[in-house]
Amino acid sequence: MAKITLKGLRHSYMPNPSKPTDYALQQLDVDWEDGGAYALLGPSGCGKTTLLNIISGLLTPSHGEILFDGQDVTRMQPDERHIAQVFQFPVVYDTMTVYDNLAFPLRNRGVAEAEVDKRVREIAEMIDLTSTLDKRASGLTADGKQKISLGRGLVRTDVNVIMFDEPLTVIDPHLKWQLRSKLKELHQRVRTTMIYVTHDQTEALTFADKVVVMKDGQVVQIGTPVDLFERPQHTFVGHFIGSPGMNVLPCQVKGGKAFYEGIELGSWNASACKYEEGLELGVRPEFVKLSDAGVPVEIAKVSDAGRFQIVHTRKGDHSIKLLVPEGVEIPEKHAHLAFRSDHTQVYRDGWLVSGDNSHE
Ligand SMILES: Nc1ncnc2c1ncn2[C@@H]1O[C@H](COP(=O)(O)OP(=O)(O)OP(=O)(O)O)[C@@H](O)[C@H]1O
Repeated sequence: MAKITLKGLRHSYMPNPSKPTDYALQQLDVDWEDGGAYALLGPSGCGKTTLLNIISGLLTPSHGEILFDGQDVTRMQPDERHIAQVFQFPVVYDTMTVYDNLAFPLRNRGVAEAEVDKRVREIAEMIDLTSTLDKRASGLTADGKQKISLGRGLVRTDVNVIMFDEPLTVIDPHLKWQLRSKLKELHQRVRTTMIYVTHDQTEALTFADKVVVMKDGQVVQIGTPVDLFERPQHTFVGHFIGSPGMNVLPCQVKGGKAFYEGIELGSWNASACKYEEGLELGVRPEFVKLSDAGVPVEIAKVSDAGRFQIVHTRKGDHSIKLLVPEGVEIPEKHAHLAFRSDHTQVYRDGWLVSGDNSHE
């Protein structure tokens, strides 16, 4: 296991990059703590695979360093880095038994047979493969084969980090949730540093203690699932995480107070805002409620989301969503909305306004 440090990391696939958008990765400074369970979350094209390939050594970054426990590994070959990787599609030897597949990474490194046997049986038990150990891998379903890939990733004890690249893509939807919780449980048992790459917020939030959210080659926030929900550092995080995502509305700040369409709205960070341009207010639908006074809106649509109703409202060109518990009556046409001030925040050019925000 190791702490992984990315220092001033940048990468461009172009020979002569000149502007920020020429970089697939822009200036990353990230510490991945030893033994942590991380998810790397972001939309397609944000740079997740590029970053993974740099950590594993398949790609050398244009700038910056990668350190494992303080040791510079930037120019080291992949096999010298002691990393296990699990990919989207199963990597198994069909003609071998499940047992031999799991044993392969250990035998390959000359581990003694007694130790191989102990470890293979341990891992097989953890991922429910014990009953299939003597079967040929070719006879297994896609799910079963992907479990072997997971097992092969987990079987070594000498790895610095295990990286999972969208590992549940081929898994049947009804089995996905089982494997998601299984992976979390496995992390708690083996405590190896794990990085789980996904564009699916549910997978990221179920698995990770800390989620690293990326957008356009940048890390926009690193935080616990609760941090991402309660204090999105960027409006992108507010949109991308949550269902439905955060409401974002244009606003003005005067005398430390936030106004939307001339209506004063309480906001916990408006007093820290020294700017007048590019301001927006963010508030999650969970923190908006129907009220006697506040922002006047028209009700556009109500959709059922189980224990909640999602109420879609409009004010002019703006849409504001709120969650209302099931059974609560929703007015037919018009309503007023109140925002919870401790969860209503001001953003400037997308970034949360606060005293210590380096993006201001
Ligand atoms: N080999 C390459 N040559 C040139 N550009 C590349 C190459 N690989 C990736 N890119 C570009 O780098 C950017 C980041 O791509 P990357 O594959 O790292 O993103 P991603 O988040 O992993 O996306 P996905 O979820 O679709 O795999 C994209 O703009 C992509 O087009």
